[in-house]
Amino acid sequence: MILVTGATGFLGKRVCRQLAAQGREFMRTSQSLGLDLRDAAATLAFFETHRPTEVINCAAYVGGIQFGTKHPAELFHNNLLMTLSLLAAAKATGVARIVNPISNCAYPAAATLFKEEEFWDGPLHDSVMVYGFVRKASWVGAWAYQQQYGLDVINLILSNMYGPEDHFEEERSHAMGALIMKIVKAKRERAPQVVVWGSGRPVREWLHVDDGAEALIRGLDAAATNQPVNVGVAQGISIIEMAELIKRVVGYQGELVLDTSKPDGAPYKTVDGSKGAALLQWTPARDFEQGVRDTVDWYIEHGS
Ligand SMILES: NC(=O)C1=CN([C@@H]2O[C@H](COP(=O)(O)OP(=O)(O)OC[C@H]3O[C@@H](n4cnc5c(N)ncnc54)[C@H](OP(=O)(O)O)[C@@H]3O)[C@@H](O)[C@H]2O)C=CC1
Ligand SMILES: C[C@H]1O[C@H](OP(=O)(O)OP(=O)(O)OC[C@H]2O[C@@H](n3cnc4c(=O)[nH]c(N)nc43)[C@H](O)[C@@H]2O)[C@@H](O)[C@@H](O)C1=O
Repeated sequence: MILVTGATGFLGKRVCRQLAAQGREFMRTSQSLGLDLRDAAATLAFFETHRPTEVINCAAYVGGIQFGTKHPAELFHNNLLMTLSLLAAAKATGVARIVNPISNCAYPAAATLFKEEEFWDGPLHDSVMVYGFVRKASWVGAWAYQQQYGLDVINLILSNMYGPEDHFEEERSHAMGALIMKIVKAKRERAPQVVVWGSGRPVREWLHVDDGAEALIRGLDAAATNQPVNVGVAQGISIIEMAELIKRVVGYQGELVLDTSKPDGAPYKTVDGSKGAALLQWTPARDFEQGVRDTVDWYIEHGS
């Protein structure tokens, strides 16, 4: 039986939808569903009771750039505890595979096109030092459990994701969700301006959440590897170009104004996904502009 942790989150919900559509049996858990993964004893008891054979680990304490700045100690504490509990419970109950997503912010700040062999080649960007570190630590933990106990964990490094059921909030959201929310509201309220944080120059690669979910599900059956593997297509867009695209899709006539008092974060984040594409036999199925349209439509219907 597959267990999806973090099943109520953005990625977890879409993984569950795809598993259901494929007719695969799975269980869901999350903090609000009753299992706090920071609690090692509760996590072990859950695994002993339900005996999952595979885990897709979508649980995390995470948010966009401002969330990371406001909650660094909680990011450190909560995510490390979750990783420790999960690995220990999986080892104790003989889980056959864990699929573990790692955020692209685990890559060095100075890198532009992220390649697996450069994963350790420099310091993380200050804005994501804590979250990038705890995700890196989840790979180190997986490696340690693999070395000592033979635990099979596949670690997939995903680009920034977007899509239906994302978070569309000022503080918590990543840039795409936040800007869709702001621009849709500005159009509705006939506001003359929308504030875009930072210089607008940072480049991000955007992965549709359903393409990311598909990659994770493929990770259940892929050949084992104890090295982190990228998922992406090496195509980025600047934040201001992305905001202009959202503006066009929404049909907003006002002005985009940069607030340079807000942080830019890492200047460039795109990934060389060639290893992941080969390992998972995966290519993204969703066109970026269509994906943005679908996300805007979802937000207008459900989120606002
Ligand atoms: N979103 C993105 O752009 C990207 C995400 N990723 C990775 O994907 C993973 C999921 O991210 P995302 O879906 O965006 O995150 P969300 O914040 O949307 O979801 C987090 C999930 O984790 C659960 N959770 C949080 N704390 C605990 C806890 N103490 N015990 C049990 N469950 C807990 C939440 O449960 P509840 O709702 O019940 O509180 C929720 O289901 C993360 O590892 C992230 O780094 C990687 C690249 C990009
Ligand atoms: C995937 C990874 O992603 C995160 O890192 P990030 O990519 O830097 O985060 P972001 O999406 O929040 O911002 C991207 C860029 O966009 C700009 N920007 C403009 N206007 C808004 C805006 O309104 N909101 C936000 N959040 N950003 C904005 C913002 O100033 C920055 O230049 C990690 O926190 C980490 O949590 C993580 O997992």
